Amino acid sequence: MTRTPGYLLAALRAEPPLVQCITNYVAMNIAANVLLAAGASPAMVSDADEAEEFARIAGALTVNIGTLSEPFVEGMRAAIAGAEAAGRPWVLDPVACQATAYRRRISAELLALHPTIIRGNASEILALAGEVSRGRGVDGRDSVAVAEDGARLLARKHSSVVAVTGAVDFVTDGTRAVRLEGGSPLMPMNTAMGCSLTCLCGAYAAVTGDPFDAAVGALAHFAVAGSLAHEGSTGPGSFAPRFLDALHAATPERLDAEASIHTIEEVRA
Ligand SMILES: Nc1ncnc2c1ncn2[C@@H]1O[C@H](COP(=O)(O)OP(=O)(O)OP(=O)(O)O)[C@@H](O)[C@H]1O
Ligand SMILES: Cc1ncsc1CCO
Ligand SMILES: [Mg+2]
Repeated sequence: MTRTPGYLLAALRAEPPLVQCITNYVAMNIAANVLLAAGASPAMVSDADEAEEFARIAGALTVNIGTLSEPFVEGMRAAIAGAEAAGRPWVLDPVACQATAYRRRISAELLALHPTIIRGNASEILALAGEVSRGRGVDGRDSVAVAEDGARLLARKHSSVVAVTGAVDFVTDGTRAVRLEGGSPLMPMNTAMGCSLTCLCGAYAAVTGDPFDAAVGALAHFAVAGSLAHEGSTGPGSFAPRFLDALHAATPERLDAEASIHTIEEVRA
């Protein structure tokens, strides 16, 4: 890591990045609140008539296939073209990419456009890597450990950073890799937490040229805030507002002191 999560959070708060989020209907409101609480500026702009133009002025773009339909796909293609033209990072969230032929086709198309970061649960990352996935719908049903080699493969093949989330998270760019601990078992009981994290990966990617550090920074912010919010929560309902407060309360110092990040390898043959 060249830049710590705390360093990146300070940069993000000093100049809140504008993040264009093409996300699903379930996540739109939740993810916008997550970005605002963390310190970024979200804009849910997806129509093909304006998505390319908007991507040129945004600091980063995030693309999520959760509630897929042709208008969304056309907006994604336009926005990715705009981000590429402007040299901006973009993040792919392959929600339930294993579930149907339509999702398999569109996720393959988007993958071939070389996302800067891919963030998904273990079942989605296994499916993208062409390995056996136990995933059915949007929830992960495989352990992150099983998806680590697939993540490395994907990262190398597409020159992307791959972030696999679950009880313990894993991030790799094909050579570097870390695991992150923290968070809360109440997180997967709140819908769109992963989708919101994908948007936060975009926010962190907008403030650094190193997408590996960006993904680790966003995941560390979620892990520290999730652990903090867990204290005093009585279930998924009380966890949700505590989590927003904790994202906001996390300081750069606290992030660097409390994030549990373990380097696995710097270089792997
Ligand atoms: N059992 C757990 N314990 C601690 N943290 C968890 C656990 N499961 C998930 N998380 C955290 O929840 C966040 C979302 O990850 P998750 O893998 O659930 O995303 P997802 O399946 O894509 O979610 P969604 O598609 O519903 O938005 C991550 O920060 C992850 O670390
Ligand atoms: C529940 C759900 N269905 C489609 S997208 C989504 C949000 C979590 O991925
Ligand atoms: Mg998801």
